[in-house]
Amino acid sequence: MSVKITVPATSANIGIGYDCLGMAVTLYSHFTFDRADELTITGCPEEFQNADNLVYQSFCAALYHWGEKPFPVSIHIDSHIPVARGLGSSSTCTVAGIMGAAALTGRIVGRAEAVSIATMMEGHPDNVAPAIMGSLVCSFTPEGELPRCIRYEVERGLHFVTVIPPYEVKTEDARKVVPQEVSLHDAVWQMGRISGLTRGLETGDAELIAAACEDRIQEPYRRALIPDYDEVRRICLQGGALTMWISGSGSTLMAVTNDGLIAESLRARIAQSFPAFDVHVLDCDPRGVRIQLL
Ligand SMILES: Nc1ncnc2c1ncn2[C@@H]1O[C@H](COP(=O)(O)OP(=O)(O)O)[C@@H](O)[C@H]1O
Ligand SMILES: N[C@@H](CCOP(=O)(O)O)C(=O)O
Repeated sequence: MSVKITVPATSANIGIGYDCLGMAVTLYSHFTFDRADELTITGCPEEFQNADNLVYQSFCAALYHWGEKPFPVSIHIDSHIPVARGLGSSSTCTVAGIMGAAALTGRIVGRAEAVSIATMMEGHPDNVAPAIMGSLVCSFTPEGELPRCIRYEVERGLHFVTVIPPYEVKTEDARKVVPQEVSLHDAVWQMGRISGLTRGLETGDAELIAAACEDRIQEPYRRALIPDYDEVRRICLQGGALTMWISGSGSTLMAVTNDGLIAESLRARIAQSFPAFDVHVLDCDPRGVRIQLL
């Protein structure tokens, strides 16, 4: 029996919600698992075709977590999510490993358990929670407890113009430029806006989305890691986007509009100015991870 796990890309932070907000979008990676005589991994760059592969590591960690011994598998990866661009490729691997292990051993896993195992592996829940649950998720972890996830529906008329530069930004490097302390004034600034932005995305309130999405914690520092940030932002906002944020830790930039024609026009305009970039118009994925038996 083969098992196919499909995991959506995620845009963590949504600008204002550093390490706590994230949204699943309609770009996917597919992972097919089979029991095998020895470990084989295909479909990904050669550097990942070994036992250190994050999917396999997550597969083994999940089995250990359930008190089971790892066993050899073949894993085939068909990913449409670029690596180290801020679209949660590492989370797709983590989530796929857990769900592949569960499916091959006939285990039923609920969202809370999957998010909790995946958060232990990833360190923060903002990508893995929406990758598992779909939609927009705000998460936090009370001291010594499991992560709590609040899931919001996202207005179906919102479109996300996703601008993917040809260069990487490693999450590890992008975390180093974020200051460890914020002022009380900036903390208050963020709190009001995170509430405003989640409500804006839920209701499609364009004015609220535009007003609330202005981050002071990470974006002012990380924009310097993305040489084309200013120009892409200028094109998007002048072209009628409601706002634009750095997706995860970058380098992807994501602009929001409630007008499908503006989304398409922005995609074409950016593709013309930046021919080496990939540009997609994505929607919010409301479902999260899927499991198929083949
Ligand atoms: N197909 C894959 N197989 C194994 N590991 C992968 C794969 N895709 C991504 N990764 C892991 O995820 C890392 C990228 O994660 P990160 O820098 O957090 O960026 P992002 O998650 O935004 O793409 C890679 O360096 C690699 O370790
Ligand atoms: N909250 C994290 C999210 C990193 O997401 P990724 O998709 O870039 O791995 C951060 O901002 O560092």
